[in-house]
Amino acid sequence: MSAQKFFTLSNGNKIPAISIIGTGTQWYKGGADSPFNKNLVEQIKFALSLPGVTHVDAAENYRTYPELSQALKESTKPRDQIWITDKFSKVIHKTPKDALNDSLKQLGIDYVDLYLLHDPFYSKENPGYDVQQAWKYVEELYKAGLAKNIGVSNFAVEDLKKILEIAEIKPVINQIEYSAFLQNQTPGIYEFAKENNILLEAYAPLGPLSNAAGEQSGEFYDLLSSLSKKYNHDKGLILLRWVYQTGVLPITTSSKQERIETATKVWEFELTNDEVEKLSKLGNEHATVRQYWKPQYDQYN
Ligand SMILES: NC(=O)C1=CN([C@@H]2O[C@H](COP(=O)(O)OP(=O)(O)OC[C@H]3O[C@@H](n4cnc5c(N)ncnc54)[C@H](OP(=O)(O)O)[C@@H]3O)[C@@H](O)[C@H]2O)C=CC1
Repeated sequence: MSAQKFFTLSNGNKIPAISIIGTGTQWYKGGADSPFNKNLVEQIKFALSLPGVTHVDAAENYRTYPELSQALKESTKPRDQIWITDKFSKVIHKTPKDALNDSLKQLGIDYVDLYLLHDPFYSKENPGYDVQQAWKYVEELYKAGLAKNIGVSNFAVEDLKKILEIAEIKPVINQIEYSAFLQNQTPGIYEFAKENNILLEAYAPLGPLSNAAGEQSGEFYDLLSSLSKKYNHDKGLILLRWVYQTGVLPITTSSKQERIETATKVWEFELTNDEVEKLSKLGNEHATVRQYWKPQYDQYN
């Protein structure tokens, strides 16, 4: 295996440069009484059994803490070899403090590596305070050592500006939907994040291979197939590598062990700059594929 790679965050901390196991999307459970999912436990355990620091993406509203907690208990991987991201959703708890304390208890850990505001939609009506106050709450969790790094998710440029105006501790990450077919979840977010040294994380990086992409033909797919042949890796891995080489941290997941393992091979090859640029250009020319937060952001398609 080629050496695992890390991104350096604006605070100097290092984050494993791919998350191979997201615990939302296909694992998402509608409610607290949804049945326990043994397959998810096995998938997380498998991810934890692979060499290197395993980067797990979790969130309060996925309702998958029971499975993550079980996998963490059964794994022999030391805590410092696991990166755990968690997110505050305001759906279950009223404040980040209540939410994170409950997450830590449920997961049987005493800190998370990264804590994110899951979205920027805060108002006096719901949950009773604005996004700047939400950030102040998250800063307190950082100061208390319960979250080693803090950031946001699904934030647009205007939302980030509000936070930067009042931040004592800057957000190190913005986790957004990002793929070759959606290079700006909201206008200008890619450039703004780069300019402000906020690392972008990409969820749904395999958008071009999902059903939402429709018929998978044309110049982009021809190039993807030829790169898959050239590097002898599957198309999904080429897309994850493209995300990484555009300076963004991919978050993927799979119900299949071989795909979880394949994702760790993203360090075994390197696309040329020309190939990255061509994928970006042809991807941009393709119709937008947006899979999440559609009511809020479809207006930007
Ligand atoms: N902050 C936020 O608002 C959000 C965060 N997330 C986070 O990101 C994580 C990953 O998101 P997700 O959209 O699932 O990520 P991906 O884009 O990586 O999609 C994963 C899906 O793609 C399928 N897949 C994998 N490889 C291939 C391939 N080569 N060809 C075709 N299909 C393939 C998998 O199916 P199979 O199981 O068959 O392998 C799986 O269903 C979530 O679990 C969650 O943790 C996600 C959405 C929103």
